[in-house]
Amino acid sequence: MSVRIYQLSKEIGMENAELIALLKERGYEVKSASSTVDNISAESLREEFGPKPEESEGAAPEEEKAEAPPVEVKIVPPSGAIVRSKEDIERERREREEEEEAKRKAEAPAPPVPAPNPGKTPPPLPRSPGVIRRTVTPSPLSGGTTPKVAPKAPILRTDLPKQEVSAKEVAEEKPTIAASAPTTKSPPPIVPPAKKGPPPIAPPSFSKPEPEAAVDETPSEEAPVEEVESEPADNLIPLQVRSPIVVRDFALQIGRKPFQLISELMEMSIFASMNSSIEEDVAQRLAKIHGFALEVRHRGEGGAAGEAEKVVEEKKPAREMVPRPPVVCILGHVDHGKTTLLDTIRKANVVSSEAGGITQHIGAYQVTHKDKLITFIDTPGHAAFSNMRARGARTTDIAVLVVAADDGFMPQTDEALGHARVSKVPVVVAINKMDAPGANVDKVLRQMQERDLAPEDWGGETLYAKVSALKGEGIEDILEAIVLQADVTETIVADPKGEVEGVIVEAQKELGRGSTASAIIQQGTLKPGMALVCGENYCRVRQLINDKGEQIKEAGPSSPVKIVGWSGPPDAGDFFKVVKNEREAKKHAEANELDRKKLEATQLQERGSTSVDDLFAAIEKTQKKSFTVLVKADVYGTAEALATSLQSIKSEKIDLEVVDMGVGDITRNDVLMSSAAKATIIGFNVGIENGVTSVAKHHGVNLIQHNIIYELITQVKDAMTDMLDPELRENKIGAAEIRQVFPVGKGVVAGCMVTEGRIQRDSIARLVRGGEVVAESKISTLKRFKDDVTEVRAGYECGIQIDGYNAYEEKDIIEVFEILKIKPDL
Ligand SMILES: Nc1nc2c(ncn2[C@@H]2O[C@H](COP(=O)(O)OP(=O)(O)OP(=O)(O)O)[C@@H](O)[C@H]2O)c(=O)[nH]1
Repeated sequence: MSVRIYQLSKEIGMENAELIALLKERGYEVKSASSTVDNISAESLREEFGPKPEESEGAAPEEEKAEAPPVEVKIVPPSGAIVRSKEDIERERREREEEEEAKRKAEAPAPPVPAPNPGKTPPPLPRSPGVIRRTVTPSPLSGGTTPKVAPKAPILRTDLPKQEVSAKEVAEEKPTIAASAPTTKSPPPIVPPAKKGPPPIAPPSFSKPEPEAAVDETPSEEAPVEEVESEPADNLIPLQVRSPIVVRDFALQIGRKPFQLISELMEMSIFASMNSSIEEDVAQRLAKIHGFALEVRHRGEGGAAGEAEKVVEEKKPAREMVPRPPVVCILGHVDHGKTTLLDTIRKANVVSSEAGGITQHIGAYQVTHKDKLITFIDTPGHAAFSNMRARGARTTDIAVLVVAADDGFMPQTDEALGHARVSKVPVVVAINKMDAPGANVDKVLRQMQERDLAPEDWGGETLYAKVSALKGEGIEDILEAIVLQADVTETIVADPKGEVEGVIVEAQKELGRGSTASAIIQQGTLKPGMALVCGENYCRVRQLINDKGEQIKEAGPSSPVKIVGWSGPPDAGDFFKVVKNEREAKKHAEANELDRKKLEATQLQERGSTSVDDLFAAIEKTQKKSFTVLVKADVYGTAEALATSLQSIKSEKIDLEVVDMGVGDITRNDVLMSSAAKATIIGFNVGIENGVTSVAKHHGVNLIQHNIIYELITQVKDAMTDMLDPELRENKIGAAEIRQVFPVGKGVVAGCMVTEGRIQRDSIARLVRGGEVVAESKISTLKRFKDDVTEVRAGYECGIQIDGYNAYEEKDIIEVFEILKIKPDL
């Protein structure tokens, strides 16, 4: 059994942060207030800091104490809780390293000689002093030297505070734990796949600590997964990078080209651009695949991730992190009420806020709950927006997963949960539509449990609230849950005085303002006049506008803000940073553009070289039809997401090509451009300027417009299908048997009885004799007695002539078919 820190802190009347600090000081590895400590430790803390037993009314604490003396639970670590001290973890890590080292030596008597790869790109980062330091770093708690003594037998020490006893004893009891857990195994050595591209794997040259005979060799059962995963295997090359990890830079660091890395990310369902930043664990996985053991250095930490950067870093003052408002995104399945919830929260807040102004759509907004600010990202919800959503989840601190109580978890709910998990974003669940007739909370709670999102009142850690976004009920509860989650999430901090960094939420071109971008500030405080660079765009901040449409003088961490003054609309999800001045910003942006062009050239070259297979693929491609589109949407991020979604329409017969995309209503210019490119204009959430429809008609330009994304996609698919030649399919409509053959004039007529269906003039006829098709042509003459007719039904006699055929025989069968034109599949 275990107790969560925030529950405990309530019980003993201590702040979460205070208790966490105390536990850390005592050697507990606790991450946040939702981490847990074992009952014994909790009990000691209650004794130490909580109300004294005589003060408390009931006798329960005494009973508990009597039932659970420390010695009885010493070998049972609390499930899900991390109760080992740093010392223990450090020792276990060292032991694992030694065990692996020993195993490696035993298995490979003649270790491979590290050889530089003459052909391929060498890894950009050699081993650095920072890496050596990392590998042999002694435990911070051991006063500089790692303890080399075997653990003592467990003893009950009444002279020590109980939590210390518990932590140490749990560590000391490891052999027992390991023996009772046969699934325990030491992490296997990670061998990068023999893929082309990554550099050869040489054993690292840094020295390992000497094997220590006295040290307990038992592998750690309880080591957190992350610890095991981030452990560099001996054959991985150490690589240090700085956070944020930007795709373009990271690709080069692991010896890949950015576009290759982008495809690999896509395979992981992460849609990133060259300037996007990726999550640490994603980078870790990619690094491992390419043969590197990644160490991510965060700002303010030391390390060898680029000497130049290090020098600059050293000159910068250390960051002073303070709590900032959480950035929250709302995710969930289509129609589960994301937009309604966002609107209801926003409206509720506008009413209560002093400003009371009309909110502006800037892609994000802030609300206040009990004097605490929360920033919400206005993320669209359909799967088509998974691109933005994936980015949304990565830029946010907390994901609110909306689940309709009458529908439960659906595919996109799980997809959204996946995004949040990949990004390690904590999830708060909003069980919406509580007012709906089929609302079934228990089902949703069970589904949460099944997905490892155990609800808090079921003994789990997931906070949830029951809401009706439509009726505005439970809104305070969901805000409370968000604030509570934010309180227990340690990473929601920033340095308001630090260098400005932020992420673009969406961008657009606005009449009179030029290119503007809505962004969320992540670090520092943005002010007018500052120079920014974001990919190939740069900006001297002309104006800052908040979500209430007011011009503001500065925007601190977590603020949603519209930035006016960009050279062009940057990409949603891209990262921006401040530079010295506008000239510098322009220089950076131009260099980025040049990089992209070089990359594209390399890509083209690579495609140009190649095999017979590629040649056939190229020929096939030229035979494929192409559906060309120009995409217009209300905001740039949406246009981009829509383009991605359209391009992902799969067809073997037709390619979809986006010739251009833009924001705003469909204009005459768009039509002229589309006419030249033979493109169809796809408009999402935009209007058509006056008179443009007739210009489009005149130029034969097709317009497809809708405000519902899947309707739009369906219409595009239909338009693509219309371009394909229809499939022709035979449909048998009848048959007749020849009973007699009559000569008529120069020809012959088959006197028949219609045995099934109907016989129609001009339809396709097949003459079958003894099961074999003897002739195939169309019916040129069909007569009832002497009259020409168009159709004769089953049970009637008729005379038939098949075009170009005369050799009928009695008992021949004439089968008659119509040809149906079937709309092809894409
Ligand atoms: N009964 C009931 N209906 C709701 C509630 N919240 C939303 N709805 C309705 O559910 C439908 C979908 O709501 P949206 O807010 O558009 O859902 P969404 O998840 O944003 O949908 P997409 O944007 O299409 O992904 C609308 O008809 C809403 O009126 C609620 O609490 N109760």
